[in-house]
Amino acid sequence: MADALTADAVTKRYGRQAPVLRDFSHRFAPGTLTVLTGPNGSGKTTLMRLLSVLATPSEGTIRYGTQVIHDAPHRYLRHVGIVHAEAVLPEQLTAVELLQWVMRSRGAWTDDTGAATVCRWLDRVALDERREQRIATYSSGMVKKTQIAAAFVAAPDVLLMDEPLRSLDAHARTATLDALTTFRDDGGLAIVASHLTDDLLARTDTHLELAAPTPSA
Ligand SMILES: Nc1ncnc2c1ncn2[C@@H]1O[C@H](COP(=O)(O)OP(=O)(O)OP(=O)(O)O)[C@@H](O)[C@H]1O
Repeated sequence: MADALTADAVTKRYGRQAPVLRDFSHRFAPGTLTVLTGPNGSGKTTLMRLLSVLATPSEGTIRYGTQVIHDAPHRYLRHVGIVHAEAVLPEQLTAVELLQWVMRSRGAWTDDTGAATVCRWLDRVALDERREQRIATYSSGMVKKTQIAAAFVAAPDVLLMDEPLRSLDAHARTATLDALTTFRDDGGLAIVASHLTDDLLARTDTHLELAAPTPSA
């Protein structure tokens, strides 16, 4: 069961520019799927990067349970599966090798069940025979499938996904939404930045819409 993620008065500014995110507070509860929307430039990716500890708040804190995530990122990230908006996958590996590495690095690998777990997640997103080829040869949809399977494979408590449905075919899209629903129903905490579509809305507990950027904001 996940802990809550709590953003408290978070502001993020780049350089001397007006803040991208200003005084943002929200409690993301375990067992919920939150969808983050907003117009281009409203700060969705910025917020996902803050929640992923890829960026640091200019002001305010984000806690996982009682722990400030930026104080002990390694402890927090053990609980988290992430799909970045832009893929940053090691292209010399195959999808199978990448998922094996994720499981080993997270201490989730066992010789009895590890290979079957990797296989199950790649089956689930329908990455078929290409799973044994190098990621460098994949299409954008195949890369996205690999990212999604890698986010789920080590049984995280928290899922952070920035535009996970972009480039997916209909089958993989439904499979991803089904997996997210099951994850949420099992007590996981999921946050998805995405344009809102009917199939996603049907599974969403909380819809957070960030405001359009304004010249003064
Ligand atoms: N590293 C950076 N340095 C300076 N400005 C940045 C940086 N990253 C983001 N920004 C600015 O922050 C604002 C919010 O960007 P962000 O990518 O978070 O928005 P978004 O809601 O995800 O947009 P989109 O829907 O277009 O993906 C934009 O004005 C962007 O130019």
